[in-house]
Amino acid sequence: MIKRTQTIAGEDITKSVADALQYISYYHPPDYVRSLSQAYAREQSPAAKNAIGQILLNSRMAAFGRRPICQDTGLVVVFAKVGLDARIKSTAGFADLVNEGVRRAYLDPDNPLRTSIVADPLAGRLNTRDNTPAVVHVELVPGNGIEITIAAKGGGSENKARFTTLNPSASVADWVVDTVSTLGSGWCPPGLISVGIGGSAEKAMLLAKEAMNDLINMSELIARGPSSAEETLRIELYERINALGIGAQGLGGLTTVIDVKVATYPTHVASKPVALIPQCAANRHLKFFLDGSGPVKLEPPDLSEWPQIGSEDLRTADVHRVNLDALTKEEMASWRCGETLLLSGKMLTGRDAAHQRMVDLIDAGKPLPVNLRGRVIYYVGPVRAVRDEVVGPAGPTTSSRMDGFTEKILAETGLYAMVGKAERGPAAIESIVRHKTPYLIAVGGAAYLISKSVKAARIVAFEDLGMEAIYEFEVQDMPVILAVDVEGNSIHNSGPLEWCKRMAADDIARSIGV
Ligand SMILES: O=C(O)C[C@H](O)C(=O)O
Repeated sequence: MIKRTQTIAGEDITKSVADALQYISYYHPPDYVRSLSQAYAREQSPAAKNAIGQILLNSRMAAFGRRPICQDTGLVVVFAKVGLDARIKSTAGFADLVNEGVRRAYLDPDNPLRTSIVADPLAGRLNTRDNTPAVVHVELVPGNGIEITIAAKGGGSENKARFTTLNPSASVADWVVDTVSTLGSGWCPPGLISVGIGGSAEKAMLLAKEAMNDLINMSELIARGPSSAEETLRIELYERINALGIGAQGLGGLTTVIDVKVATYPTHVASKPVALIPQCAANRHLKFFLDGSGPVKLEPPDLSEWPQIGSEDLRTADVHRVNLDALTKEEMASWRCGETLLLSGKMLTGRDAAHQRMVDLIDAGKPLPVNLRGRVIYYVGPVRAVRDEVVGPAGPTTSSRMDGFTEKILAETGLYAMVGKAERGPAAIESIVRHKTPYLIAVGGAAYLISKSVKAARIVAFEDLGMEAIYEFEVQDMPVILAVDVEGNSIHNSGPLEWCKRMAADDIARSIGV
């Protein structure tokens, strides 16, 4: 006889959440790997192909090493559909059960994840040190089990979420394409764009957030053809966004999105709310079901699905080796936009909080705790090291967040160069030219791979900032691309422009099914 009411132990929810978060920290979903492998195979832009190759190699290393795909191990978001006949046996509330799972996962001694949540977004911004709280959405549905979709959403892609209310007659497709063209590449393409249309302001956002966890199936959709207005819009957006030529990491190329998701809901006669949320290369999510028989049991994916890309496949001709310990202004002035460099020697790290403190000290006329003169700074907040690691995954963070500090840092400290991710704004580029201080990029989404070029690491200032402290890294052959040269030429302007033109001019687009 089917039992109508089912009891689910609170501990099963907590353990399942903890296990799922560990699992998605190192296993990309196979549908994402498959789709990215197809993008790698068809990419014709050498720089974009290399970036996608690094993301795929990183993904395989993370899966085998059971270490995070990205240093940004995310904000936990949960969509729970709780059956009306499910009884949760616990004295704690549902969000508390989830948060205990988050705490366990992020503090797991075998695979500690970076804690990135600050308690007070307005003032203080103190790290909660266990990545709690999660953002939890609960819906009551018929049934006696609990379906949980859990995601660990990267901050860089979340920062590019956008919302509008269109006039009912306005084109959603035009707004989405125009908006994506202004987002830059801090959201770490190639990834997904998820669009929620209808409901109210908050409903549209939730639609977009939930839909991005759906299976990636754009090639199948194109092959079979659309059967609804939503599917027609998905294909149109996929084609038009890729035709922008933004490409992997904004370097210019054929694939900016591997899929576009669209979800709709009835809305007010006067309204057309539209939400857009990008998903980065660290596409981490999992759905599971609890039926009262215990916590979820997670089997590793079939790792033969991961392509056999090795570092030898990613070697670029004409690389320029750079000794950071003997860097000169003359040498940096000879670097050209788009060129690949292999960095060896010592560099400093620093991101948002460290920059704020340095600028506060400068403004107060006080000395900095570390001398930046002649040094290179890498914008990164690494994962804590375990076992024989020197540092945990350590990919670049979005550089434009440092733009507001750049002029003062360059003018006051004598810093020589910056390494980060994605484009710089016009004011930062002016400072780069003024101070002859080039800007380099590493691949966002290749954090574990990048960490292997770090041979030594030690904290040299602001230890209390945790992962935001200033470290000194000693790197060997760390691959970067010169993104803004001392004349102000930017790969993020020239690359997409070139590939947009090429795609418009010839049949490349058709050859990739766009
Ligand atoms: O916080 C980070 O390490 C990276 C962030 O997700 C970003 O993409 O800028």
